[in-house]
Amino acid sequence: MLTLKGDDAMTAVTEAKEWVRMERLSKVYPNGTTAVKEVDLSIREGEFLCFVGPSGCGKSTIFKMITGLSNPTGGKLTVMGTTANEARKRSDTAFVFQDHTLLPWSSVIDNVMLPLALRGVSRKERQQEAERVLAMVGLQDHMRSMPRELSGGMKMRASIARALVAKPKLLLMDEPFGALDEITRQTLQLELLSLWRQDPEMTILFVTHNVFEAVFLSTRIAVMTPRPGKIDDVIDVPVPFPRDETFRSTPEFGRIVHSVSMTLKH
Ligand SMILES: Nc1ncnc2c1ncn2[C@@H]1O[C@H](COP(=O)(O)OP(=O)(O)OP(=O)(O)O)[C@@H](O)[C@H]1O
Repeated sequence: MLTLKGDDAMTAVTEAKEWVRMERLSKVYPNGTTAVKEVDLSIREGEFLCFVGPSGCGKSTIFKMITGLSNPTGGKLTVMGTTANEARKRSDTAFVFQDHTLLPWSSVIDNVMLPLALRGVSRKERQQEAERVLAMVGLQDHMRSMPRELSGGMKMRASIARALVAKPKLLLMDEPFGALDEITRQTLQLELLSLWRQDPEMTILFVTHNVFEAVFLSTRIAVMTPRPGKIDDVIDVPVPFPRDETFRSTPEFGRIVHSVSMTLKH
């Protein structure tokens, strides 16, 4: 299996399958706002691609189109070789928002089982799968807790578990760690990289305003311009995985942060 996630990361890049293809993709909302204008981007299997850009540049709109929650008004979008709607119906895509969106009246495990219940999976299988992903995110001792009993970081772990339970190939995360304190955020970054590396096929698209976070996590960074949203540049982060805390203090990290920041400013 080819992977972008090992030490030979960059040699494999050109051979991986194309998971998302945007060709002159555009979105004009009914009120006339052009949120996304003629974006061209190809995203490959196993990538960790971050979108950075100023507020209102269309990052969430691109995510909504990839998950089939909003239709493009121009151009072409292919997700897993089919339409965005079809990919969502096949459970190929899953979404994690900044707000954890857990149901407050359901326990952690019931929240995590919900996507499988909606698909008619048997109670026994739902339980097994939910226990599996809750263990992956370190919440095995909190399965019966209610969301209000969890810290912010634990709620986000539960949200990630709920997204992973249907084994999506493409995980979209819209500022998932934006509301967390810096230490929790850095811990979850490491945990997310570890989850991503466990599944060679899994591709993560991640929106953040934080350039340091983007550089730490990504294989590539798409830098967007202010409205109407376009991709200004796509910057490689050619640093092999696994990455650990020491990466944040290397000259290479500083060089890439500088390059992304300069692209954002010009
Ligand atoms: N449903 C809508 N109807 C009309 N305009 C919209 C709608 N949703 C978003 N917009 C506008 O489209 C533009 C892009 O919005 P979007 O939420 O995609 O940006 P963003 O980059 O994700 O912003 P942020 O970083 O602040 O979350 C903004 O100008 C926004 O006001």
